[in-house]
Amino acid sequence: TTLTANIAGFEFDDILLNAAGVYCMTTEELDQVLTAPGAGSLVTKSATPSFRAGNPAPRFTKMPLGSINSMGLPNNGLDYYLDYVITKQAVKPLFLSIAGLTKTDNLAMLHQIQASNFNGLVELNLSCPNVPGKPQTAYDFDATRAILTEVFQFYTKPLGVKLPPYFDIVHFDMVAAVLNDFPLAFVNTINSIGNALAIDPETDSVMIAPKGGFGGIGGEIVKPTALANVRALRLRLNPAIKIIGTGGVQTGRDVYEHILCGADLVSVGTNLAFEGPAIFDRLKTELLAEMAKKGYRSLADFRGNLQTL
Ligand SMILES: C=Cc1c(C(=O)O)[nH]c(=O)[nH]c1=O
Repeated sequence: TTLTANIAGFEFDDILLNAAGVYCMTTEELDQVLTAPGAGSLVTKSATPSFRAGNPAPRFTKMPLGSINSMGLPNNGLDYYLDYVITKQAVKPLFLSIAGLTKTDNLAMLHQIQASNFNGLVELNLSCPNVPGKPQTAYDFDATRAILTEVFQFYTKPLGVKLPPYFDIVHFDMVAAVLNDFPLAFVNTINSIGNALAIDPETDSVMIAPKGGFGGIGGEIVKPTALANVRALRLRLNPAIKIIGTGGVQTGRDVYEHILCGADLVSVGTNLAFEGPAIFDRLKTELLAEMAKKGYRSLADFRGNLQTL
């Protein structure tokens, strides 16, 4: 049985990786994902041009059925992550995530990456929900079209976008109409469901400090929304635009469902944070068992084959 995927000519011989933000802040964390059995790649914490401390703690908390976070884009700056992926890119195809606070920052970082020795894949994060005063770009379809237009005037290396969840069929149509106009290598869907609220039953208090407790949620609770976004975009996007499915993965069956909806790679956030990199080998084992039960020998046997009634 083979678990392979191909994005922009890169062959992945395992299809699991971390979700940006989890196990990817430091080179030590990144090395744990790089060497984890079952993980076929990794993505760095979304980078800004320079170091950011991020929001005050507590800013990432476990809650029933998942997690809530308002990290506020803490990161060690683009150079730190660019150096890491350049050093390690011979090992396996790697993703470098960027999340500039302005279009200018994003374009400047992409110019630097274009001129660098990094030949892997860039994930342009258009969906960070936790920078006070900054909207999630990908909820503004004109702004999304505008930045991608400028990016593809000079950026020639493989690039994809990290999308927020959409909750309206017409929004699926609208974002796909924008994305299909660009030579994207992939989309990664979903980012956390933004600006939710969780309450601590002991203290009757919110669970995280920033933004009065409002934060993005992930984990088991978001799986139905994640699967819907993978499915909706797979049905609408050019086949050349591959999909990384993210959201609600905690078992091999969850990985299987993301693939059934059309995902090529599957990334794990909340449950990786809780369980650690050993989760990748467990998920791979469980996925292989699920495939064996169904008689499938490769992901191509069932990718996108969700049945409708
Ligand atoms: C890059 C910022 C993000 C953050 C963050 O750093 O607060 N949290 C998320 O759930 N998604 C993000 O995209």
